[in-house]
Amino acid sequence: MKLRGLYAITDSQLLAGKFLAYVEAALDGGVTLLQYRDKSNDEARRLREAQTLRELCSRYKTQLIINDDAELAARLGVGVHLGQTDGPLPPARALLGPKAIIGATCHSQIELAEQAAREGASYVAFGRFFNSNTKPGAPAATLQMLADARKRLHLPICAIGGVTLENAEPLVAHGADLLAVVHGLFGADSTQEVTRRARAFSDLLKSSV
Ligand SMILES: Cc1ncc(COP(=O)(O)OP(=O)(O)O)c(N)n1
Ligand SMILES: Cc1nc(C(=O)O)sc1CCOP(=O)(O)O
Ligand SMILES: [Mg+2]
Repeated sequence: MKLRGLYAITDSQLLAGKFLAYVEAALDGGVTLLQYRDKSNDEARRLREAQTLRELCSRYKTQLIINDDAELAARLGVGVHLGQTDGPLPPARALLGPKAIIGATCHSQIELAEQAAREGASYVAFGRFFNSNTKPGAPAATLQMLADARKRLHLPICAIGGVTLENAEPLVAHGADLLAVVHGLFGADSTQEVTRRARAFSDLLKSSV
């Protein structure tokens, strides 16, 4: 499967009261990967919401990824995204099997991405490229680093951090396959606008293959 397109990431605070309506609106516009990102410790709610998202994703033929939690991903039979402090990749690969999508945060360090590739990552994520309201403290990455990574790596590259329709084009031009977006997608005022944005992000990646 080719990992290229919009990578929508949920945010439980931003989506409070409109979670499923906004996620479905995004899926309607076209989403390659949907990440369930909930930083709370409410395990029961996390399981319930992730199960609901799995049903929704299967209707739209979108792959669901769970942030941080390989055990929950294994329970649901979906993929996982692991940061540098979320546990090592090889046991997650062993747990989820060879076909599961596993992503790795690499900040702005190509060496971390090369290690993740050796350990069986399905894609690597670099960022943050722009100021992010969702994660203000994330270390910064540059377009030059992205271009260098594109030359050295042979697996899909995801760009994250403050990505919007206004600033996304250079990321694609410098080698991003996946655009991971929270606020630039779900910060919209209506479901119609979420769908429009999702379609526009997807078109951006289609037109520059
Ligand atoms: C696609 C994608 N890229 C990076 C991250 C960040 O992961 P991490 O560094 O573990 O930070 P948290 O998201 O867990 O706060 C991500 N989630 N998704
Ligand atoms: C979850 C996350 N990780 C980042 C990183 O740089 O690793 S930036 C980020 C937040 C992305 O949200 P928004 O699109 O609203 O900026
Ligand atoms: Mg994490």
